[in-house]
Amino acid sequence: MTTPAPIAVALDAPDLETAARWAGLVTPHVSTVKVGLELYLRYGPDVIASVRGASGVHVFLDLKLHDIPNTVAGAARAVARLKPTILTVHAAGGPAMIKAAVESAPNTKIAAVTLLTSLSEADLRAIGIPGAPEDAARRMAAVAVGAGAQALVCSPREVAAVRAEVGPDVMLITPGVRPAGADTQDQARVATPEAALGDGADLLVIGRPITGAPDPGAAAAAIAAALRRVRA
Ligand SMILES: O=C(O)c1cc(=O)[nH]c(=O)n1[C@@H]1O[C@H](COP(=O)(O)O)[C@@H](O)[C@H]1O
Repeated sequence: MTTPAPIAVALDAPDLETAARWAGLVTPHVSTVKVGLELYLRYGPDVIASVRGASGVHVFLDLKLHDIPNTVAGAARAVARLKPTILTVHAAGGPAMIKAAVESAPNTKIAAVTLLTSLSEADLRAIGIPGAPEDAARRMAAVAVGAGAQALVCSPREVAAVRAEVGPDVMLITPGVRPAGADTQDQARVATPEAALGDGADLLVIGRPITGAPDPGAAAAAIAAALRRVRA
């Protein structure tokens, strides 16, 4: 039995049956499954137990909280009892908000999302973030870690720069991962699984390239094998 790969499969499914089926197919191969807004807003807290099953897989709760510190503290406290391994907040919420989340969910890693991987450089410029995305990602990473975030979410294109900024002890999570030749869909700043891992990511978030495959279990196993070759 090989160790599960450092992959979080995004269970972005319209219904719980599909999500639980995907979770069952991929959990022999990956360390983590990710529950996002689509499932959580439809089914609420019960969804966590359904996808966790009996497998002991890590559950990453991706709610991308972004509000004033008091509101985020309450929200983080509300979901901490579900014991997700990871919970996301937006780094743009600022240091007091990030600190509030960290203090309210002490047994969960708070992951601060830097710049969404769906934004192109032109999109970033349009919302007031000019220049190289890696510069802004580094600044946001430094603020988030200074506020106590134990993990960061960034594009695999920026993961080397973010690693240089925060050092080895912060968990770096990269969505925007596409196997070579795969459709990028609504993602803008992407890289391959091998490049993301080679550049210093600790956990790769991968959704549709796995869940949209005819056999999600086989797709997860193939990417896991490619990652083992990078590490060998
Ligand atoms: O926080 C995230 O997980 C996240 C941050 C980000 O910048 N970009 C991003 O795509 N994600 C999530 O990662 C997953 C990517 O899914 P795919 O594009 O299908 O691989 C989705 O569930 C997104 O919500």
